[in-house]
Amino acid sequence: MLPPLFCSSSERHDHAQQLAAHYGFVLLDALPEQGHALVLDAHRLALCSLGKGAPGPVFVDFVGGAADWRRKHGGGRGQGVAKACGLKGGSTPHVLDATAGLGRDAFVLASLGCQVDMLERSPVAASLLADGLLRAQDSDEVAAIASRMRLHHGMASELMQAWSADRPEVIYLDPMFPETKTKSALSKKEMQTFQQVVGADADADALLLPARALATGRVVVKRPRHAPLLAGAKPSYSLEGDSVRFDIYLG
Ligand SMILES: C[S@@+](CC[C@H](N)C(=O)[O-])C[C@H]1O[C@@H](n2cnc3c(N)ncnc32)[C@H](O)[C@@H]1O
Repeated sequence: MLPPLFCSSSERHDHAQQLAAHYGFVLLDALPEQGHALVLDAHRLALCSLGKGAPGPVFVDFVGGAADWRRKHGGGRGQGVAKACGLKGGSTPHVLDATAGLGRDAFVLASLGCQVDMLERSPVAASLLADGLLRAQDSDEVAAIASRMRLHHGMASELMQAWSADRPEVIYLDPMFPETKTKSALSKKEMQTFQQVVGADADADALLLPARALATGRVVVKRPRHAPLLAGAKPSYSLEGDSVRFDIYLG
């Protein structure tokens, strides 16, 4: 079920109404005491857990915080996602991130020079991403990176099958893994909130075929390190990190 939307800034009420109409959120006059809600304040849109002891808000921040640190000190083209997408040799492929989520991987690829089309079906994730992109466009430091990221709200399999623009060289898939109850996957309370609201992507196997039909170069699938293969399909090769694995399907 979609969380409701609450606007705490009188100056942004029009924007809240546009969000509600565009994504189908119910716009409330008062913040509920429990559960989850999207809260639009004067600066940003955030997914909030409500009630005593609730974890902090979830929002997209491409300008500061972890994204800023990773952009400056994260290891550049040596990062797993960059190597898996084939950036190591100096190329900057056009990437379609078919499961964009909060855009963290997409931002890494865009900050390394890639054009990234992002597909996202969840109205919550898509609205948070759109809000993060808007704020990034206002930042001198990351506006150029944000201009390489384009968001498409909808079902990835449908969008990929109907794709009429330039075909991407790389398609990146990072669906939510259904068995998320491992310590590392649930280590951040804020991410539990996101997972509770967006849900597990139990239908993820269906993404591999349309992705392989559309990508001109490779499909990259990010999985928890010991997770089974997506759709049971054997990759050309895999890159393993401490907690994640990238399965790479060439050609
Ligand atoms: C684990 S998150 C991705 C995290 C992302 N890589 C990041 O760096 O923030 C998975 C996301 O994929 C989205 N998703 C899953 N299946 C999808 C589909 N068939 N079409 C579009 N989006 C999908 C989910 O809604 C969720 O937001």
